[in-house]
Amino acid sequence: MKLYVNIARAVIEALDLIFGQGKYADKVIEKVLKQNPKWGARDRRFIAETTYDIVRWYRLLQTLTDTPSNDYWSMLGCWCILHNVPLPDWEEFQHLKPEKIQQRLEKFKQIRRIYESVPDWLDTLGEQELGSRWDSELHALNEEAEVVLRTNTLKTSARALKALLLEDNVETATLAEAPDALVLERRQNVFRLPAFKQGLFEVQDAASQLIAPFMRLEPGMRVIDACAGAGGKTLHIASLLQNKGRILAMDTEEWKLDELKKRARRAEASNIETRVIESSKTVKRLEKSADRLLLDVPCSGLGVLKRNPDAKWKLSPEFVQNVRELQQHIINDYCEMLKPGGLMVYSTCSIMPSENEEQVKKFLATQNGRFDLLEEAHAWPSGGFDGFYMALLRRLS
Ligand SMILES: C[S@@+](CC[C@H](N)C(=O)[O-])C[C@H]1O[C@@H](n2cnc3c(N)ncnc32)[C@H](O)[C@@H]1O
Repeated sequence: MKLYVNIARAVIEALDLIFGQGKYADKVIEKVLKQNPKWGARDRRFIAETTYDIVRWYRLLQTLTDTPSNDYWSMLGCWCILHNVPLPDWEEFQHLKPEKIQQRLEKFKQIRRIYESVPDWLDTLGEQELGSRWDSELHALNEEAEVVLRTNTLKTSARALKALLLEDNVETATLAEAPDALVLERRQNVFRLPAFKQGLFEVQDAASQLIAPFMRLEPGMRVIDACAGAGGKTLHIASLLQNKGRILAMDTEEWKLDELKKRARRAEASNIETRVIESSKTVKRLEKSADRLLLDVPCSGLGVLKRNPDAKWKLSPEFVQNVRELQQHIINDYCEMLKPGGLMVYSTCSIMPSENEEQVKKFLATQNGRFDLLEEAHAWPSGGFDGFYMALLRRLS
């Protein structure tokens, strides 16, 4: 791969927007790629992948070049050296010495927070919460995420979808642990495919696809998805209910529920109603109304850094503490929507016990035996996909 100046400038512009202006990486890349419709698929892929990779390795690249934190040209040059991309003879790269960078790389191998490129507070938190497991999980969180599709079984089967995608030269593999999942063999834009427009699949990580089946759903049930967002898991629930029964998708953000409605129409999921949570009354009115309740609560997102590497630079210990308090509030108040005998799943895309099993323990301790824990499961980033936690609880009275 040869680095061209307009491609390099696009990467630098994206990095400046992400770090300098605090914008989200996925939105920035979308915007930068839109600016030049003439770029071919290879150039687009290079810009997107290189930007993400520099975001992922930001601290390491900055340390290796020993330059200010906004010297994105030096980081790009260093990235080229480490990836054997020939360094163009440009003024911006003149000060970079490949041997010196390699020597510094060796030196920093011993310092995990630099070599694995995380802020100090996050490395300390990970070690405190996960002990020796943090090493392997942190390493896995620096890998590039797989692209995984979830078959919409309201309209097709995984087998039929796999064959259809192949006709469009999209090769996929099946997964034993997630029967509706298809993993892309090669990263590509799947949103332009006719199968997507026809609602035959959604993009959803394999670990995230474990949550809805964990709810022990049966067609005909009354289900509440209380933190539904744009409906990734709501749509999976609809697919498992086979459009029989009712789903109430709730969130505090109306725009997310609007997006959910669009996706539901595309998927032909006809049994989803949405409701914005405006105050505690919205929840109170639904007391004892659900056979199944999903609490896919707001979290730090520390299980999905493969997908959102910029989050590690934007998160703070204060944010994580606030989100833990919100989780405890949600589980304590929202559990009342469940009928006695009903089942509730508490889930996060975090790998930190303080957002997961410790929250469930705290909740159970306040309930005087009204709930019991039936099962817990973890999906770890080192397993190849995102990090998730799920707990299945039963309301006894
Ligand atoms: C982890 S995300 C949900 C992702 C979604 N379930 C999916 O599968 O796509 C958590 C959601 O909780 C919502 N949220 C934040 N505070 C809330 C609250 N107090 N009650 C309900 N939802 C809340 C956020 O807007 C966000 O959409």
